[in-house]
Amino acid sequence: MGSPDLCTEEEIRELVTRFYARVRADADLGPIFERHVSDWDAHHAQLIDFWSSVLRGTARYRGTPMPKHAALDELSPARFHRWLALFAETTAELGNTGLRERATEMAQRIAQSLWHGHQMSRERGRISEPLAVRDL
Ligand code: HEM
Repeated sequence: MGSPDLCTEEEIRELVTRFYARVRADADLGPIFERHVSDWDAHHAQLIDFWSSVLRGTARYRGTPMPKHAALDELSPARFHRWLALFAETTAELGNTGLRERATEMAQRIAQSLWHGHQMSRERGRISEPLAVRDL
């Protein structure tokens, strides 16, 4: 469960702003987001609500990430690892250890679940490759 004591809304905003700056500048992930996101302000606001819900338990996020990611042709374990690496770089620089640990754990869990769902929605539900995050 998220807790308001873990971090502030300002830290969530900083996390999302810094992370998306990294993602958009990334040679591999950047073009994927540019192709699919047309309204960056709306996406940014949604991601702030998402991480505020996950980390602070505010329950503001009302979206459905699973079908959105299942619809993306470009996903792969390598790309999830890249996403998680950029996320880890970002949380490391915020200087809040509790936030970093909880955010890392939740991001890994959600990445595994999104990748699982992505594969289930394709290849007639055959799981071809699990996402290993232990060695990140
Ligand atoms: C390779 C990894 C990933 C890629 C390339 C990716 C890409 C994207 C793209 C293109 C969208 C916009 C989709 C749309 O609006 O149609 C999106 C939305 C989103 N992503 Fe990811 N994503 C990745 C991993 C993750 C992970 C690991 C998380 C969470 C820990 C996450 C959380 C979200 C959320 C919350 C949204 C907003 C969904 C909504 O409510 O509309 N993504 N992602």
